[in-house]
Amino acid sequence: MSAKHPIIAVTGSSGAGTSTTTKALRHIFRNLDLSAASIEGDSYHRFTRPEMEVEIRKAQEQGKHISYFGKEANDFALLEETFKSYHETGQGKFRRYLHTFDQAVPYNQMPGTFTPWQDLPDDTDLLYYEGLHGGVVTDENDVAKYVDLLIGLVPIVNLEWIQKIIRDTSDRGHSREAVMSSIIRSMDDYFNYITPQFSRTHINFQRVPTVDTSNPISAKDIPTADESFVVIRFRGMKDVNFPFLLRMIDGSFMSRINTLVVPGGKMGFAMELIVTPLIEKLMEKKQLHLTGSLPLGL
Ligand SMILES: Nc1ncnc2c1ncn2[C@@H]1O[C@H](COP(=O)(O)OP(=O)(O)O)[C@@H](O)[C@H]1O
Ligand SMILES: O=C(COP(=O)(O)O)[C@H](O)[C@H](O)COP(=O)(O)O
Repeated sequence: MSAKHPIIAVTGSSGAGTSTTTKALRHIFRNLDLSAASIEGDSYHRFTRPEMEVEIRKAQEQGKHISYFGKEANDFALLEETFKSYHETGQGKFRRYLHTFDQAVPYNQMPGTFTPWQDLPDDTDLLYYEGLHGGVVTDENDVAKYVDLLIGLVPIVNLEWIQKIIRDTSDRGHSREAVMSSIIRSMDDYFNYITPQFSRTHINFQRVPTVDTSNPISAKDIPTADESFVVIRFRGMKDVNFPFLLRMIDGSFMSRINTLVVPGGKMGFAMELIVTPLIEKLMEKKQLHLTGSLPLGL
């Protein structure tokens, strides 16, 4: 937890909506005039797409599973080292994993490959992570301990599978069968590495559809924001202004003392109302750490 170089992480399974959420968070950073260094969790994969296909076949021949969710396919030590480096110095390295032709062509590369490692920009206000493992903890590594604000993106699983299947088939060129076997192959790692994170998050945003998603494999489209509610769970946060949030967000209500429910169409607005003051507090702590005083007006 760094006052001097804060780290914000949005973590969620494949198809959960972390990339989509990043647009909302980047909007907040712009509104607060903050420069954010960004890293993507997929860039800590150990293998390119073709290499991973070989690893999957090798594992199957040995009666084992490998998935994009687990430690066999992700360098958690390097991810922890990156968080530690930024936490201590505000510096680090990043690269990108290119999922689509639109992402790959500007680098003159093929989808499923990595860009070269580069230095993060200098003098940034914070590090922003979006991906699968922003709060991962294993016997060997603890990424979560460096994160100042850990946000979970956790749609109910039928919705998450619908989002992944439709995105992976329409944007990434995968067959429906390939996505289904990827989901099945990932189940062990899903429970060992992905879901435990959501008990460590400060806030979880859980989109719950109000339309039928009983057979995700047959879904033809993704339930829209207005066909859902969002369950927002707060953990270990004392000064959440629930009366203010309930006044500001039409149709919102409390389902538990730490849980706000908002209409799906208000998810972006709710995120902005909730996360903006938390980021401002992180920046105040950073300012105090750097200068020993707060700017006028605070
Ligand atoms: N709140 C939402 N409402 C509707 N569709 C969403 C929402 N969040 C994500 N999606 C859709 O779900 C799919 C996966 O989202 P994405 O952000 O790519 O997930 P991730 O980056 O976590 O794998 C995309 O097609 C995206 O448009
Ligand atoms: O698990 C994920 C994470 O990505 P996301 O969170 O964006 O779903 C992807 O399946 C892998 O990165 C492989 O990607 P690809 O199938 O493009 O090789």
